[in-house]
Amino acid sequence: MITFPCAKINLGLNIVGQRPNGYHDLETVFYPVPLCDALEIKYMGEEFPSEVNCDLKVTGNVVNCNEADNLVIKAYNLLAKDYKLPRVHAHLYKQIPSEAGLGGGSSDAAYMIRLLDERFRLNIGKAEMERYAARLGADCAFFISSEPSFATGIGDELMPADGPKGNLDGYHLAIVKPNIAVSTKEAYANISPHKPEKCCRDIVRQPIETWKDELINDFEEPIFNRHPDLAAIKKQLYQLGAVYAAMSGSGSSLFGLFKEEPCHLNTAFANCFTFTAKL
Ligand SMILES: C[C@](O)(CO)[C@H](O)COP(=O)(O)OP(=O)(O)OC[C@H]1O[C@@H](n2ccc(N)nc2=O)[C@H](O)[C@@H]1O
Ligand SMILES: Nc1ncnc2c1ncn2[C@@H]1O[C@H](COP(=O)(O)OP(=O)(O)OP(=O)(O)O)[C@@H](O)[C@H]1O
Repeated sequence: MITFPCAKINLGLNIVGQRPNGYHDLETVFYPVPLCDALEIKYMGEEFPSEVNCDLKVTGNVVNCNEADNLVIKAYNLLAKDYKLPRVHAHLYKQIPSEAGLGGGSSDAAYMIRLLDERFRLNIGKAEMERYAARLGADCAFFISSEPSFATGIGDELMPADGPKGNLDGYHLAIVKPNIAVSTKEAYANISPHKPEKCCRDIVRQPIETWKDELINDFEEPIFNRHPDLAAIKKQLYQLGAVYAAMSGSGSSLFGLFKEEPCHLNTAFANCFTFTAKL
């Protein structure tokens, strides 16, 4: 059985507080985008000599961690504590860039939970799957439904976000990921939490033309100070005609929303990964 874990972008991201355990409370609108990995599981025969009950082959982009640390394996092992799961081979075809603020690893984890639930008829239920996912990463719960969502808490408390769906239909999305890695942990360490004047959930209900002046990603200022090239890419997206452009999550990818399909992205952003799609 195969599934296609998608990426996300953040439409606004405000860090509003910090918890005693160091994690941050945030407000953001998660929006799913059709840039996907592929994840497949197959039965591992009884005769197959394996020390583990789930092994993993990764193709496509390199994922810079051991098999055991891959979130796909962590998702299997988490469910295996509570459910009797058959032994499986997993195959991940990696397309979503890592350390990009696109939630690629988080999505793989959540889609593995969904895949195991469906394939082996575990009947876990959406709310419980979200709880399992949140134990693997703050972003993971969103990918159980992958519906536009307003998120609070550490990113794991989700409500449907009705605004952007209608607003963005028919717009063209461009994602640009330069060869700059930003660690999520470090990005959070450079933030002073504060409440925004206006909540991003309300701003995304307004016409998209107003987003440029009102919708903020709190990570941009500190990260742009350290990586001016990222600020330059955002500026260039506006020069190419974006109605709204921003960094996604803690970076390093930038995205732009366009009324018309943007041309010559590969030339404009040579040496960067680029992706475009009509929403
Ligand atoms: C930046 C975002 O992409 C915005 O959507 C997410 O908040 C990142 O979520 P994530 O990658 O799932 O994060 P995790 O893998 O759970 O945490 C990585 C590190 O980021 C920091 N972290 C993460 C989420 C959060 N709400 N507060 C934090 O302070 C912690 O130092 C943590 O050790
Ligand atoms: N399946 C996976 N795909 C990608 N990275 C994974 C995976 N499993 C574990 N990781 C580890 O997680 C790290 C972060 O990966 P991910 O792609 O989720 O980062 P991100 O773009 O910063 O996402 P986020 O928006 O959640 O912060 C990687 O550098 C890698 O070591």
